[in-house]
Amino acid sequence: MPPTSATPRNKMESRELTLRYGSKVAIHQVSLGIPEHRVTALIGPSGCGKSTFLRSLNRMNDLISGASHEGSVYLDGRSIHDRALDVVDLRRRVGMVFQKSNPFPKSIFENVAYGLRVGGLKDKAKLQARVEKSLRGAALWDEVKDRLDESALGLSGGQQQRLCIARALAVEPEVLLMDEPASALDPIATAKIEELIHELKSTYTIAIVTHNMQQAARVSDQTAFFYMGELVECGPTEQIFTNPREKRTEDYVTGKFG
Ligand SMILES: Nc1ncnc2c1ncn2[C@@H]1O[C@H](COP(=O)(O)OP(=O)(O)OP(=O)(O)O)[C@@H](O)[C@H]1O
Repeated sequence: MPPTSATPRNKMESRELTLRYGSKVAIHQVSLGIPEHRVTALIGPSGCGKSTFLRSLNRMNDLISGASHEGSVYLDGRSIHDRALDVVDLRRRVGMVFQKSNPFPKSIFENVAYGLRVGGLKDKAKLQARVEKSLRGAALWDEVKDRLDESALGLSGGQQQRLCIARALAVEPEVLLMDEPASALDPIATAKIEELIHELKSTYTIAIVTHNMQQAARVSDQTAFFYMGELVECGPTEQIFTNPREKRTEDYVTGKFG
């Protein structure tokens, strides 16, 4: 992995991206680069468009009726709205982890194997190897290796969230989008997720929505502050928290509103 000080290329980038739900503008002309092998935190008050922006990066908003966009999003320099692009493959390359862990009512093994089976992988040994690799990648293997056939619903909240991360990793994505992945977890489980995010960035590119200012400061390399659908400011996390350019950013990160 390159040293953190070197400027990496943008793995993803939005240019003047506007997204509407019906006639309501949710994000307006957002241009933002997501650097490779870095963690980008998206912060801002409720309703400012953070999740909408995140979902735009793998076209999850396409699934919401009435949603429409203008502007562009690029993955490795190629438009994700290109007609020739396969959306299923886009979502494999740009995976997502949600606020509420959502394991299937199946065994731990089958939760992780699910995407691989859907993708056509049948070989048992290969499936086992990929499931183990994914669970190790999500820092869950040691806790579940002796109970892979038990229901995923018997895991704790923090374990379920790491299982969902393992499920996302199983299909070998390049980018991981995380929408408040730790907001429902206790401080110990949250710390594990934060540690994991730190480890994952050497392999993946990560964008995370968080309401927790300390969490953004701890886990991210760059922070983007959204306000009322606009990207107010984006910069190195330390600068955004200690020396923001914009008054609105300063007011938000110092807790004056939000
Ligand atoms: N499916 C939807 N249909 C219509 N409007 C929506 C939909 N999802 C979000 N919105 C609206 O778009 C705007 C941006 O919402 P979004 O969820 O992206 O904000 P957010 O910053 O992630 O908020 P929060 O921090 O509360 O999750 C809000 O005004 C919201 O009400």
